[in-house]
Amino acid sequence: MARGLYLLFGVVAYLVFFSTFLYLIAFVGNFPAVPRTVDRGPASELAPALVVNALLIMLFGLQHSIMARQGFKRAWTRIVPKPIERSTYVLVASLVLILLFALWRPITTNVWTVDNPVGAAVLWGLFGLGWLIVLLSTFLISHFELFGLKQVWLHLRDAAPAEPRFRQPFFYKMVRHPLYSGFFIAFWATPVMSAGHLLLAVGMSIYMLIAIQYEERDLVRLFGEDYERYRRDVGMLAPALKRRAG
Ligand SMILES: C[S@@+](CC[C@H](N)C(=O)[O-])C[C@H]1O[C@@H](n2cnc3c(N)ncnc32)[C@H](O)[C@@H]1O
Repeated sequence: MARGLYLLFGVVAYLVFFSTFLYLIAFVGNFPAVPRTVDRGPASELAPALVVNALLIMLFGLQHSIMARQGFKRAWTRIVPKPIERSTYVLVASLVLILLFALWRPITTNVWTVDNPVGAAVLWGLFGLGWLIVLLSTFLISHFELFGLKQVWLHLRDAAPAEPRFRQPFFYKMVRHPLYSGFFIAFWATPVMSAGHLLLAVGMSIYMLIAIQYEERDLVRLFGEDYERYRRDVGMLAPALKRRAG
Protein backbone atom coordinates (compact mmCIF):
# COMPACT_ATOMS: atom_id res chain seq x y z
CA MET A 1 0.00 0.00 0.00
CA ALA A 2 2.73 2.46 1.07
CA ARG A 3 4.78 1.54 -1.99
CA GLY A 4 1.91 2.49 -4.31
CA LEU A 5 1.36 5.75 -2.43
CA TYR A 6 5.08 6.58 -2.65
CA LEU A 7 4.96 5.96 -6.39
CA LEU A 8 1.92 8.23 -6.71
CA PHE A 9 3.65 10.91 -4.65
CA GLY A 10 6.76 10.58 -6.82
CA VAL A 11 4.75 10.92 -10.03
CA VAL A 12 2.85 13.97 -8.72
CA ALA A 13 6.11 15.61 -7.56
CA TYR A 14 7.65 14.90 -10.99
CA LEU A 15 4.67 16.38 -12.87
CA VAL A 16 4.72 19.50 -10.66
CA PHE A 17 8.47 19.83 -11.30
CA PHE A 18 8.13 19.41 -15.07
CA SER A 19 5.31 21.98 -15.33
CA THR A 20 7.34 24.39 -13.18
CA PHE A 21 10.38 23.86 -15.40
CA LEU A 22 8.34 24.68 -18.52
CA TYR A 23 6.89 27.75 -16.80
CA LEU A 24 10.41 28.86 -15.83
CA ILE A 25 11.40 28.92 -19.50
CA ALA A 26 8.33 31.05 -20.32
CA PHE A 27 8.96 33.25 -17.24
CA VAL A 28 12.56 34.07 -18.14
CA GLY A 29 11.76 34.36 -21.87
CA ASN A 30 8.77 36.68 -21.28
CA PHE A 31 6.56 34.40 -23.37
CA PRO A 32 3.09 35.91 -23.96
CA ALA A 33 1.37 32.55 -23.27
CA VAL A 34 1.83 32.82 -19.48
CA PRO A 35 0.24 35.41 -17.15
CA ARG A 36 3.35 36.44 -15.16
CA THR A 37 6.94 36.75 -16.37
CA VAL A 38 10.15 38.35 -15.21
CA ASP A 39 9.01 41.62 -16.88
CA ARG A 40 5.21 41.24 -16.64
CA GLY A 41 3.30 41.48 -13.38
CA PRO A 42 1.95 43.98 -10.86
CA ALA A 43 3.73 47.35 -10.84
CA SER A 44 5.80 48.11 -7.74
CA GLU A 45 8.11 50.78 -6.32
CA LEU A 46 11.80 50.08 -6.92
CA ALA A 47 12.92 49.53 -3.30
CA PRO A 48 10.24 46.95 -2.32
CA ALA A 49 10.70 45.23 -5.69
CA LEU A 50 14.44 44.87 -5.06
CA VAL A 51 13.91 43.55 -1.53
CA VAL A 52 11.12 41.09 -2.45
CA ASN A 53 12.94 39.75 -5.52
CA ALA A 54 16.24 39.38 -3.68
CA LEU A 55 14.48 37.50 -0.85
CA LEU A 56 12.79 35.19 -3.38
CA ILE A 57 16.13 34.38 -5.03
CA MET A 58 17.73 33.80 -1.61
CA LEU A 59 14.90 31.48 -0.58
CA PHE A 60 15.42 29.50 -3.80
CA GLY A 61 19.18 29.29 -3.18
CA LEU A 62 18.85 28.33 0.49
CA GLN A 63 16.24 25.65 -0.16
CA HIS A 64 18.34 24.08 -2.93
CA SER A 65 21.62 24.26 -1.03
CA ILE A 66 20.36 23.07 2.35
CA MET A 67 18.09 20.25 1.18
CA ALA A 68 20.75 18.84 -1.18
CA ARG A 69 23.37 18.34 1.56
CA GLN A 70 24.11 14.85 2.92
CA GLY A 71 23.78 15.99 6.54
CA PHE A 72 20.33 17.44 5.91
CA LYS A 73 19.27 14.29 4.06
CA ARG A 74 20.33 12.11 7.01
CA ALA A 75 18.24 14.21 9.42
CA TRP A 76 15.34 14.63 6.96
CA THR A 77 15.00 10.87 6.33
CA ARG A 78 14.28 10.36 10.04
CA ILE A 79 11.02 12.23 9.32
CA VAL A 80 10.37 11.52 5.62
CA PRO A 81 10.60 7.92 4.29
CA LYS A 82 13.85 7.40 2.34
CA PRO A 83 12.23 6.34 -0.98
CA ILE A 84 10.44 9.70 -1.26
CA GLU A 85 13.26 11.92 0.08
CA ARG A 86 14.23 13.06 -3.44
CA SER A 87 10.60 13.56 -4.53
CA THR A 88 10.04 15.74 -1.45
CA TYR A 89 13.08 17.83 -2.40
CA VAL A 90 11.79 18.14 -5.96
CA LEU A 91 8.31 19.14 -4.78
CA VAL A 92 9.57 21.76 -2.29
CA ALA A 93 11.98 23.16 -4.91
CA SER A 94 9.09 23.48 -7.38
CA LEU A 95 6.85 25.16 -4.78
CA VAL A 96 9.59 27.69 -4.02
CA LEU A 97 9.85 28.47 -7.74
CA ILE A 98 6.06 28.82 -8.01
CA LEU A 99 6.24 31.28 -5.10
CA LEU A 100 8.90 33.22 -7.01
CA PHE A 101 6.68 33.34 -10.13
CA ALA A 102 3.69 34.52 -8.06
CA LEU A 103 5.43 37.18 -5.94
CA TRP A 104 8.09 38.44 -8.39
CA ARG A 105 7.92 42.21 -8.94
CA PRO A 106 9.06 43.29 -12.41
CA ILE A 107 11.62 46.11 -12.69
CA THR A 108 11.33 47.08 -16.33
CA THR A 109 14.11 49.69 -16.57
CA ASN A 110 15.99 48.77 -19.73
CA VAL A 111 19.59 47.65 -19.35
CA TRP A 112 20.27 46.61 -22.93
CA THR A 113 18.32 46.07 -26.16
CA VAL A 114 19.71 44.34 -29.21
CA ASP A 115 17.75 45.75 -32.16
CA ASN A 116 19.81 44.10 -34.86
CA PRO A 117 17.65 41.16 -36.09
CA VAL A 118 20.63 38.83 -36.52
CA GLY A 119 21.97 39.69 -33.07
CA ALA A 120 18.50 39.18 -31.53
CA ALA A 121 18.07 35.85 -33.35
CA VAL A 122 21.48 34.66 -32.11
CA LEU A 123 20.54 35.56 -28.54
CA TRP A 124 17.18 33.74 -28.81
CA GLY A 125 19.08 30.77 -30.25
CA LEU A 126 21.44 30.81 -27.26
CA PHE A 127 18.43 31.09 -24.92
CA GLY A 128 16.94 27.92 -26.43
CA LEU A 129 20.32 26.19 -26.46
CA GLY A 130 20.81 26.96 -22.76
CA TRP A 131 17.52 25.26 -21.79
CA LEU A 132 18.30 22.34 -24.09
CA ILE A 133 21.69 21.86 -22.41
CA VAL A 134 19.96 21.93 -19.01
CA LEU A 135 17.45 19.26 -20.02
CA LEU A 136 20.01 17.06 -21.84
CA SER A 137 22.39 17.25 -18.86
CA THR A 138 19.70 15.91 -16.53
CA PHE A 139 19.32 12.89 -18.83
CA LEU A 140 23.09 12.41 -19.02
CA ILE A 141 23.43 12.34 -15.23
CA SER A 142 20.18 10.34 -14.73
CA HIS A 143 17.02 12.36 -15.21
CA PHE A 144 14.61 10.04 -13.41
CA GLU A 145 16.90 9.63 -10.40
CA LEU A 146 17.53 13.38 -10.18
CA PHE A 147 13.78 14.00 -9.99
CA GLY A 148 12.94 11.12 -7.64
CA LEU A 149 11.02 8.77 -9.97
CA LYS A 150 13.67 6.05 -10.07
CA GLN A 151 13.75 5.84 -6.26
CA VAL A 152 9.97 5.29 -5.89
CA TRP A 153 9.95 2.86 -8.82
CA LEU A 154 12.79 0.75 -7.36
CA HIS A 155 11.05 0.77 -3.99
CA LEU A 156 7.83 -0.47 -5.63
CA ARG A 157 9.77 -3.34 -7.19
CA ASP A 158 11.52 -4.03 -3.86
CA ALA A 159 14.90 -3.39 -5.54
CA ALA A 160 17.87 -1.78 -3.78
CA PRO A 161 18.55 1.89 -4.62
CA ALA A 162 21.39 2.40 -7.09
CA GLU A 163 24.80 3.29 -5.60
CA PRO A 164 26.13 6.69 -6.77
CA ARG A 165 28.65 6.32 -9.58
CA PHE A 166 31.12 8.88 -10.90
CA ARG A 167 30.16 9.62 -14.50
CA GLN A 168 31.56 11.63 -17.38
CA PRO A 169 29.07 11.29 -20.23
CA PHE A 170 29.19 13.66 -23.20
CA PHE A 171 28.93 17.28 -21.86
CA TYR A 172 30.51 16.08 -18.60
CA LYS A 173 33.70 15.33 -20.54
CA MET A 174 33.88 19.01 -21.50
CA VAL A 175 32.73 20.73 -18.30
CA ARG A 176 32.06 19.57 -14.75
CA HIS A 177 28.71 21.36 -14.41
CA PRO A 178 26.98 21.48 -17.81
CA LEU A 179 23.54 21.78 -16.23
CA TYR A 180 24.64 25.02 -14.55
CA SER A 181 26.39 26.16 -17.77
CA GLY A 182 23.01 25.76 -19.49
CA PHE A 183 21.28 27.83 -16.81
CA PHE A 184 23.95 30.55 -17.10
CA ILE A 185 23.34 30.81 -20.85
CA ALA A 186 19.54 30.70 -20.46
CA PHE A 187 19.43 33.44 -17.80
CA TRP A 188 21.84 35.81 -19.56
CA ALA A 189 21.05 35.37 -23.28
CA THR A 190 18.31 37.82 -24.13
CA PRO A 191 17.98 40.64 -26.68
CA VAL A 192 16.10 42.77 -24.12
CA MET A 193 17.60 42.83 -20.64
CA SER A 194 15.55 44.65 -17.98
CA ALA A 195 16.86 45.53 -14.53
CA GLY A 196 14.58 42.84 -13.02
CA HIS A 197 15.85 40.18 -15.43
CA LEU A 198 19.42 41.27 -14.66
CA LEU A 199 18.73 40.89 -10.93
CA LEU A 200 17.43 37.37 -11.56
CA ALA A 201 20.43 36.49 -13.75
CA VAL A 202 22.96 37.88 -11.24
CA GLY A 203 21.19 36.28 -8.27
CA MET A 204 20.94 32.86 -9.91
CA SER A 205 24.56 33.05 -11.11
CA ILE A 206 25.78 33.81 -7.56
CA TYR A 207 23.65 30.96 -6.22
CA MET A 208 25.09 28.51 -8.80
CA LEU A 209 28.69 29.52 -8.07
CA ILE A 210 28.10 28.91 -4.34
CA ALA A 211 26.15 25.67 -4.98
CA ILE A 212 29.05 24.29 -7.05
CA GLN A 213 31.42 24.69 -4.07
CA TYR A 214 29.13 22.68 -1.79
CA GLU A 215 28.31 20.10 -4.46
CA GLU A 216 31.99 19.53 -5.25
CA ARG A 217 32.81 19.11 -1.56
CA ASP A 218 30.24 16.27 -1.47
CA LEU A 219 31.50 14.83 -4.77
CA VAL A 220 35.12 14.73 -3.54
CA ARG A 221 33.94 12.99 -0.36
CA LEU A 222 31.94 10.53 -2.48
CA PHE A 223 34.34 9.82 -5.34
CA GLY A 224 37.75 10.80 -3.83
CA GLU A 225 40.75 10.93 -6.14
CA ASP A 226 38.61 10.32 -9.28
CA TYR A 227 36.80 13.59 -8.71
CA GLU A 228 39.99 15.43 -7.64
CA ARG A 229 41.57 14.44 -10.97
CA TYR A 230 38.41 15.44 -12.85
CA ARG A 231 38.58 18.84 -11.15
CA ARG A 232 42.16 19.30 -12.27
CA ASP A 233 41.52 18.25 -15.88
CA VAL A 234 38.05 19.55 -16.76
CA GLY A 235 36.73 23.13 -16.64
CA MET A 236 33.97 24.07 -14.19
CA LEU A 237 31.44 25.81 -16.46
CA ALA A 238 33.33 26.31 -19.72
CA PRO A 239 35.76 23.90 -21.39
CA ALA A 240 39.33 24.35 -20.11
CA LEU A 241 41.51 26.05 -22.71
CA LYS A 242 44.36 23.60 -22.28
CA ARG A 243 44.99 20.56 -20.15
CA ARG A 244 47.61 20.90 -17.48
CA ALA A 245 50.89 19.11 -18.10
CA GLY A 246 51.13 15.72 -16.37
C1 LIG B 1 21.38 18.91 -10.10
S1 LIG B 1 22.63 17.79 -10.53
C2 LIG B 1 23.80 18.93 -11.16
C3 LIG B 1 24.98 18.29 -11.73
C4 LIG B 1 26.09 19.28 -12.10
N1 LIG B 1 26.32 20.24 -11.04
C5 LIG B 1 25.80 20.00 -13.37
O1 LIG B 1 25.69 21.23 -13.35
O2 LIG B 1 25.71 19.35 -14.43
C6 LIG B 1 23.30 17.39 -8.96
C7 LIG B 1 23.61 15.91 -8.78
O3 LIG B 1 24.50 15.46 -9.75
C8 LIG B 1 25.50 14.64 -9.13
N2 LIG B 1 26.73 14.74 -9.95
C9 LIG B 1 27.31 15.87 -10.38
N3 LIG B 1 28.38 15.57 -11.18
C10 LIG B 1 28.44 14.22 -11.23
C11 LIG B 1 29.31 13.29 -11.90
N4 LIG B 1 30.32 13.70 -12.67
N5 LIG B 1 29.06 11.96 -11.75
C12 LIG B 1 28.05 11.53 -10.99
N6 LIG B 1 27.18 12.35 -10.33
C13 LIG B 1 27.38 13.68 -10.45
C14 LIG B 1 25.66 15.22 -7.74
O4 LIG B 1 26.13 14.29 -6.80
C15 LIG B 1 24.23 15.63 -7.43
O5 LIG B 1 23.53 14.54 -6.85
